[in-house]
Amino acid sequence: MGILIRGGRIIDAATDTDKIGDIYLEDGMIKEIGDQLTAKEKSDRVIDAKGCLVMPGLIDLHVHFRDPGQTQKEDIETGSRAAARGGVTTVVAMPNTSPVIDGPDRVNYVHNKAAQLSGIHVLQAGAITQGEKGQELSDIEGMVKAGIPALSEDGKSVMNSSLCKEAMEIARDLDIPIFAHCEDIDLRGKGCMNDDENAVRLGLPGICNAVEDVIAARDILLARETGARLHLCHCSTEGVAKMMKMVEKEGLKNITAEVCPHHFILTSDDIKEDDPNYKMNPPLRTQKDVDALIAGLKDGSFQVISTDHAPHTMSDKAGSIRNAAFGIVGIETSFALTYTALVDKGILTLKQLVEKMSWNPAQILKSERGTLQEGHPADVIIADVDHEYVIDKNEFASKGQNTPFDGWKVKGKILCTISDGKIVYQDKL
Ligand SMILES: NC(=O)N[C@@H](CC(=O)O)C(=O)O
Ligand SMILES: [Zn+2]
Ligand SMILES: [Zn+2]
Repeated sequence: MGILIRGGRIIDAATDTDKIGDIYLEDGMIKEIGDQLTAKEKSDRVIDAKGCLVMPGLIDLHVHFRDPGQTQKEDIETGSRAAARGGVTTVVAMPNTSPVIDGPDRVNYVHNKAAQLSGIHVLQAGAITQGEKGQELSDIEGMVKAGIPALSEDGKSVMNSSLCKEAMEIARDLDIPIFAHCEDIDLRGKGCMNDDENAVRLGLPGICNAVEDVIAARDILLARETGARLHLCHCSTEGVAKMMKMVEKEGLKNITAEVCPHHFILTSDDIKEDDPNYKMNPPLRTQKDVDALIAGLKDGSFQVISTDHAPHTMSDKAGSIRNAAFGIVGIETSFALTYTALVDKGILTLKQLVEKMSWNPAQILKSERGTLQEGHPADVIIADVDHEYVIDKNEFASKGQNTPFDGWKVKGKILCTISDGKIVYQDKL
């Protein structure tokens, strides 16, 4: 049985496509793309996509699914359902679980569980150091053999530059990218929001831009020296935007970077009161930073939009920003927020959105996905971008409801998500 998606506006970055057409999916693959295709079998499902966008499934390079150890916040099943609802068909799960994913057995645990419980592709990243303690390197080779797509110490930086360089050399030799969370932990100290007049207003300790910039600069220098593939996570500062421009100017193709919707949409001015739903790491910065991030997304010095989907329980997010957990959910709102803030406003084209949310992430993972081409896996989404709706955290499939975007009016509804040729999410169609 196949699926015929008829009459949608097909957007694909890899092939520079923006046209009305039909797509036929069979045996988990994209079989045919053309005009006026007909169903091949009586049992074929035919979806009328007239007036809708048809795009490759989104690839989110940065999520937290909290399994093992913190499944009260999220688990592989709920995280995957949330992903599918957000149009995401591939995720890279960060290893700051409990215990930390720092060896092949733990990588296998997640991949096996995902094979049973997830309709999408859950790729587990491996920690750089044992227990993310920053002391000794983990079994990187073993984890690469077990199929990790990337190494990351996310939640932290590897503060020891020598160890960090050693990891990059190994990563280079094994051809695995490093996804770097950039934060000088000593410089951050007790900081819990951006170091500016809003922190003063709320009486909270600040996190200055240099907390992120010094480690981003170090990691770029180390990647330049080692030739390792480096991908900077959740970039938030004007400084990093400038560094990525320099990286592009120098032609350092091994270095890429991502921005999350909250960092290109919100500033610390949006923190009207002491509300932990505005607390994340790195923090919401200033308009100057946001402008630089948006300019970098537009000119290509930031290649990827990811979410840093970081679900927490209500109690972890209760009380003051000072003591609450860092992080917000994002996987169910990233498409609509990005469409509304960047495409609808004419900053990015739809093709650029697909490039940053599907194709470029696929390149970083060296994956066949992220594109609509015959012979490629059938990861496809259908969206209605004229459909305006209000984000309601109570409708989330995620266990986490920690979002500052609850009640926001957005455009861009995911109507159907197909992963390996199977429908894994369906709104009304
Ligand atoms: N981003 C966050 O604020 N929190 C993340 C960790 C991280 O991505 O650094 C988490 O695990 O909750
Ligand atoms: Zn991080
Ligand atoms: Zn993260």
